[in-house]
Amino acid sequence: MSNDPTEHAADHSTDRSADHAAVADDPFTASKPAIELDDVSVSLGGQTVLDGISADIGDGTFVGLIGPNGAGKTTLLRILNGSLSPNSGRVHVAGEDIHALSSKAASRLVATVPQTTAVTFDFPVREVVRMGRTPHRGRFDGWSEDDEAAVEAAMRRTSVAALAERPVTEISGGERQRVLIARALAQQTPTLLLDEPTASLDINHQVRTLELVDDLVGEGTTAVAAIHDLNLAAHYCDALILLANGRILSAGDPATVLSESNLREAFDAEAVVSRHPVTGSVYVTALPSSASADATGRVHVVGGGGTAARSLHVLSAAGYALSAGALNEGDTDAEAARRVGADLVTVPPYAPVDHAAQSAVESRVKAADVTVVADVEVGEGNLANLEAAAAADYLVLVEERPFSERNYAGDAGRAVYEQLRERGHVVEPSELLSVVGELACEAAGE
Ligand SMILES: Nc1ncnc2c1ncn2[C@@H]1O[C@H](COP(=O)(O)OP(=O)(O)OP(=O)(O)O)[C@@H](O)[C@H]1O
Repeated sequence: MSNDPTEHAADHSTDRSADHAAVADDPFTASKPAIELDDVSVSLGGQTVLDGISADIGDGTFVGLIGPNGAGKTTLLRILNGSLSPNSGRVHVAGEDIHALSSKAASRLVATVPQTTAVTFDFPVREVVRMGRTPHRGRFDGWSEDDEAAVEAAMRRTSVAALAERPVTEISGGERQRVLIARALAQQTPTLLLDEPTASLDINHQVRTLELVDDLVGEGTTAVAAIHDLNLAAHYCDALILLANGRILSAGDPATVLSESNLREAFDAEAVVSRHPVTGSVYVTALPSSASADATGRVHVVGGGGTAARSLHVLSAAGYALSAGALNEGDTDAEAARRVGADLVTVPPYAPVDHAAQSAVESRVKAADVTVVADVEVGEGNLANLEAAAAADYLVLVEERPFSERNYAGDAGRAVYEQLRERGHVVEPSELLSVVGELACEAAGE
């Protein structure tokens, strides 16, 4: 294949340090592919919209299609469900050339949850879900028990059973989205395509919807979803395909695809890629375009285990001179600190912060205008760091998880951390730059 996504992943990866455990097998080469795209090109209105797309998607995997507006995600989903024919290239789903099948036969292989939730007819919800059974029924067939069971099960799984008799025009956009997912489930296909399935859902239903897709994938369904939210995509998908200008820029596991250089190339955006401290998933933070690197002042950052990488990148992009530590050699945060040129205090791998390191940290804290403590584990190993941070005149604590859900190394750890909280400003990651900015001005006497 001319455009092997795994090759692309290798070409564009800059984030080789991340652990790749999220994907056990490479979904693009595992077992028999459920979907094979072979050099697919599409032109619409005289413009090339997809250009030489090749990918094999393994059976029972959840693949996220990501990319900027207009990259070709919806068009690729339309190619996959057979509703749009490519100008060149082939698409096989479950071994069948999807464009050689009747639309009914294609609909027994692929169900689609469309992006638009606009509906014009005021059918009751149950009738809309029943439409999912059309590909399985002859023109004059009555409703079988299987049909009814599939409809009821689909409504239950998407939590729309209580809406069954309501006209679909009189429910909310988010509820309608779930009804369209129910219709696709009632279709009972081996492949499920979703175009922005979480776009109009509240945060609870976003998570529940993606967990439902994840469950279906666990039961053997192959799912391909266009998803704008890169962090949801990274958390739920086994693999990602990054489209830009109708081509695959990168494909593979989320940590490989979501590299800072790929994001810059595809989205023309500066972003920081780190790990979410609670879920461990790859986490992308877009930097504001106003991060114009003109901030002045010195900031010391205490972190560990990847908790500080995002803060280090954001502060560096804003223009602050940085110091960091003490961190264990080889720690993700130590690597991030080096990448942004921070004055770094280190201790050997797995070693606790000793006396010498503690006084080195104390001098960095003293020299800094502001000290930032990331959402670290308050363990024996870094108590000395936190005690050194407690001497800061201007202190900021970045908290990404509730105080009560953190681990403390006994009463001593809790006492030190409580002292920091009393003295410092507790902020969410999104507030970091503005709070550090205010404190740095205060420290400079402006
Ligand atoms: N029927 C059409 N005629 C002409 N151009 C089209 C047509 N449909 C889509 N396009 C163009 O094809 C390109 C890809 O569109 P597509 O909807 O696939 O992008 P997308 O990645 O899904 O975007 P978004 O994230 O905004 O939903 C866009 O430039 C779009 O304007």
